[in-house]
Amino acid sequence: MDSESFSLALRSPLSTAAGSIRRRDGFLVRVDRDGVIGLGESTPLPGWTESHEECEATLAATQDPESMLAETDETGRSRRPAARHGVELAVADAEARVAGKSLAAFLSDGAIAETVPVNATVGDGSVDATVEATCEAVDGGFSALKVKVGARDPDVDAARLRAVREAAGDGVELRADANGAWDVETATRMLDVAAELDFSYVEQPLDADDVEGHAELRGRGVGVALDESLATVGPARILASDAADVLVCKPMALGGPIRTLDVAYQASERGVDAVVTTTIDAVVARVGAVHVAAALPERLSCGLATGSMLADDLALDPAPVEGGRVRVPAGPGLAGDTFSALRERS
Ligand SMILES: O=C(O)CCC(=O)c1ccccc1C(=O)O
Ligand SMILES: [Mg+2]
Repeated sequence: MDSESFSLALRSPLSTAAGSIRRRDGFLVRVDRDGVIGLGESTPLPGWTESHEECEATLAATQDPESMLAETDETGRSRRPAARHGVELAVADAEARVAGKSLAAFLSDGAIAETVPVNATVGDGSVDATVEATCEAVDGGFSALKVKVGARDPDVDAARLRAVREAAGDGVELRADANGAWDVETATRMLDVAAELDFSYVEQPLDADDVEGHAELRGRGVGVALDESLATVGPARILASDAADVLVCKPMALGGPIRTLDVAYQASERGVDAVVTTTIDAVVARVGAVHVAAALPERLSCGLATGSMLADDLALDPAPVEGGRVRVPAGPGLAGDTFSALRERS
């Protein structure tokens, strides 16, 4: 196994209530299965994963991929999810290639989607900038849109949400993501606004640790989706507390594609939906996430339209977004031969 660092700037920063994301620094991971090279990616994002330093040290200390994948903490989750993601994805890619199957087909025993619907992501911005981004997304063929909220005064955010609904029209599915910015009173008020505007869910209205608070916010006519809480407290407590209508499943934060599918199945058993999204990953992890989404039994629009946020990437995207959907690469593995240059050790 080996890993190689990369550093990618965003085209323009993604503004959220939890700060701006300006660049994504991570590691390309390679494993060798009897001469078949599998590719993975570890792109840590504090708040969802371990730090860059911890990720780097974990990868450097990993001699044997299998034993690193077997290490878990007391809750059955990884304390180094980004490092684990890179290794789990690389092993799965290699095994899928050996089996001659796409990663999605390798991960699933059910039917595989040929395309996956994705949501456009609209960052924090003025009302005008928000409307402009909304129109651009709708013109581009997106039928689902996620708006970042929580960075501004709630009244301004309410105006932004109204303007988005007006600009998008009735046929577009809308979501909002507060990244944990609100207290219970503000969240209650904003959920009522979102419900009135027929948003399907509000993501992470309260702090990640406030599982009970989220449980109490449900049932107001708009869904509660949990993202940071899933990374921080884990799926078991969220599902046991009936704290969410939707789990926002980021393979990078959950420790790998197989872990993510497992979380989605657990959710499904309890009647909770799963949406697969990235942490604005580079192309290897992003395509991995596309395969995870394609392997899910039921599919909502996923947060996978994040490649265009990067100014640069590790390779050409074999699964570009077209008209609000992503075509799932046929394989074998992540994307057939498209990543062959990345498989060679530099
Ligand atoms: O879900 C999406 O539309 C894109 C991904 C996204 O919003 C995101 C990207 C990086 C870090 C955090 C988040 C988030 O969902 O909060
Ligand atoms: Mg989120």
